[in-house]
Amino acid sequence: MTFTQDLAKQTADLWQQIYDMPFNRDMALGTLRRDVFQGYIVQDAHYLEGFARALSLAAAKAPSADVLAQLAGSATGAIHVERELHAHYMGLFGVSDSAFAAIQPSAACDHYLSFLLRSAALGDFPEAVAALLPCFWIYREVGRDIAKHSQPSNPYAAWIDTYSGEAFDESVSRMLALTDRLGAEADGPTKTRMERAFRRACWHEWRFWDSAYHMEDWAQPPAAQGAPAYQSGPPVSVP
Ligand SMILES: Cc1ncc(CO)c(N)n1
Ligand SMILES: Cc1ncsc1CCO
Repeated sequence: MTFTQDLAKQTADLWQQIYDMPFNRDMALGTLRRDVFQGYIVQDAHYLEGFARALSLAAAKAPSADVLAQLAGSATGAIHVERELHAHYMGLFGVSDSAFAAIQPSAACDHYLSFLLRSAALGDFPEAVAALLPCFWIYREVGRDIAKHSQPSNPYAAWIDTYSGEAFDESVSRMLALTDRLGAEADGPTKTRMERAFRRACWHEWRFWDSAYHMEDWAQPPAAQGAPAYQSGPPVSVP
């Protein structure tokens, strides 16, 4: 079994949860609510920019010029997808540049990006790559799964085509091969850090969709929503 096959096996529970999410099921049917997709795509524009920054940080640590060019190329690719795909949907939904600029990253988006930027900035190169891999890999597999079930004239076809397409597949395959090389060379503690970073990133992928589906933003303290402040409980006697 290759290192990445092993990673997939260890995270099969999270992958299954992601395949089964209503967001992805409804996207294949084309019945995903427009306002939900709009909220998702705005958050994803923030996400892809941060992701490209994390890739660029990891690229700077690459052990060879080839690998540096691979990661820097994916950073450029992510910005390109952001420009093309997101501009397409934001145009369709009438989200202007100034409206976009006024929308801050959600808690889930910020949490995922903080994790990626921290892994890339403070982790070693193998750990950074393991943290960045699920973004590539999960989107390819989910994109293919949705493409298989997609209904004709699906409004989300541009999204589905991007992630189930050949150009994306090429960059995902190179990222998998890189992770397999790093995993094969890694000592025990490095492998453990890679596995933890990979699993955590898979969790963030699930969380990002779940948060978008429920249109969550930053939770507010109850008083800010006009609700009563916290009630004190009964006194506690300390023996
Ligand atoms: C949250 C998220 N993960 C991965 C991708 C793949 O690019 C994306 N666009 N958004
Ligand atoms: C959009 C995107 N997501 C992960 S990598 C990438 C660019 C592919 O090169």
